[in-house]
This record gives sequence, structure tokens and C-alpha cells, in this order.
Amino acid sequence: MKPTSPHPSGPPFAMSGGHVRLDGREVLRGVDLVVEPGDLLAVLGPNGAGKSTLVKALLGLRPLAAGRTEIFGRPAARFRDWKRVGYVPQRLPMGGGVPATVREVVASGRVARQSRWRPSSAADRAAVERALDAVGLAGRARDSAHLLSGGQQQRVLIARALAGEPEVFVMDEPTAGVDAASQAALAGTLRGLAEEGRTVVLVAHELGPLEPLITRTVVLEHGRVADETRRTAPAPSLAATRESRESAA
Ligand SMILES: Nc1ncnc2c1ncn2[C@@H]1O[C@H](COP(=O)(O)OP(=O)(O)OP(=O)(O)O)[C@@H](O)[C@H]1O
Repeated sequence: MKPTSPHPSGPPFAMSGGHVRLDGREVLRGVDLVVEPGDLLAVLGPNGAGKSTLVKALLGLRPLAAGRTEIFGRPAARFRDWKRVGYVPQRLPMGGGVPATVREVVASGRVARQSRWRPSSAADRAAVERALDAVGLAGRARDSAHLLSGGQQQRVLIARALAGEPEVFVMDEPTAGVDAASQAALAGTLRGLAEEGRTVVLVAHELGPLEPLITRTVVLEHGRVADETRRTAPAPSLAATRESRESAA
């Protein structure tokens, strides 16, 4: 994987005063959150607190009723550089379409890097194989993804995001209903991402084996940030980046 961009145009995510209304109910109620490069941030909180809504809003998948949110310095609605962001949804969308193999699902993570003018290359194929290896599914690459266990399907989704080699990962409950082997595989993957200085935002009920890797937690309750803890300082170079940005603001 390539290292994190040395010239980020802004923090991976910055939300200020974020409100989201769903079915007439305020589900997020004035959230301020800046995700710094290199953060391994866990969004915690009880059922219905708004955790999934927060990460979807950070990605621009839930429009804000008030406030603003930016991805790498651009308003989420106008952000286009999706190869910088990898999203791991809660579960594999299994429609009635043709069953895809594990490799095909993972290869779809390269789409933001391809175009009509630049079809699949050796680099794309190598990234897909690395991602399959990283989650321990290289031996299942030809299997139908929908025949795998819930934990293995979760690993396929993580591999799909890894294959895109983004700078920042957003994972919605990657540990929910996942077997111990898949949780351990995820912890190993996160350790590798942390060592590379990648940024991860993940939603979780319980951290389990991920606990020692998390550098920062945000606890949501009733759509507000009820508690925020930084466990580890960001790397000095990243802290310096933030200071210079703050002094420029
Ligand atoms: N599409 C939707 N339309 C209407 N209400 C929604 C929608 N999605 C979520 N909600 C409601 O918004 C609230 C927050 O939901 P959200 O999924 O963000 O919470 P959460 O903290 O992720 O919960 P969980 O831990 O159970 O996944 C809940 O009360 C939920 O019922």
C-alpha cells in the first residue's frame, strides 16, 4: 500500500453542528467531530444512539438538516475523490443478482481507481490478492460470497475496502455477530493499517480484541457526543500538521 498522502487538503472528516433528521425525528443533534489523520476512532454508544447515522453522515450518505461536514476539506456533497475513502457497510448487500465470487466482490473495491480509459491492470489484480491475503480469505477467492458465514462475509467487505488502498476507512460495526477467528483477523488488519498511518473510523458495541488498537473513542447518546477520550496522541508529524492548520485558521 502507498503511504498516507503527505499533502492532505484537510482532515479526513470534519463535522460541525451536524443535525440529521429521519422520519421527522432528530437522530443527530449537533455533533462536532474532527477525525485526524492516523486516528483509529471507535464510535460507541447504546442501540439507536445514532452511530450508524453519524458515519453515514460523515460520508455524505445522510444529508444534514443543519451544520456542515467535510471530507478532506470539501463539503461531503461535493466530494468526488472516493478512492481516498473505503467504506465497510454492516453487511454484504445480497440482492437477487448473479452470485459473485469472493474475488469479484473484493475486485469491485478497485472501481474508484479505474475508468473506461484505464481498465483492470496488473496493479489492480495484485491489490486484490493482497487484500484477500490480509483477511485470510485467499483460499476462498473462487467461492460464492453469499455461501460464506457472516464473519467471513464481513472479511470480504473489509478486503473490498482494503483493495481500494484508501487513506481512510469507515467501518460500520465490523465486529457485530462475527466469530472469534474473524475478530482476530480484523484486529490483525487494523494493526497493519495503524502501522501504515491510515485513518479508521469504526462503529462498535464492544471493542473486544480491537481494544488495544483504538486511539480515540467517541460515545454517542441520543444523537449527541456524550463523551470523548483520546487514548494515544497522534504521531508527532501529524500533530504538527494539525497545529499548523489550526494556527492558519
Ligand atoms: N432510515 C431511517 N429512517 C428512519 N429512522 C431511522 C433510519 N435509520 C435509523 N433510524 C433511527 O435513527 C436512530 C439511530 O439509528 P442508528 O442506526 O444511527 O443508531 P445506532 O447507534 O447505529 O444503533 P445500533 O447500535 O442499533 O445499530 C434509531 O432510532 C433508528 O431507529
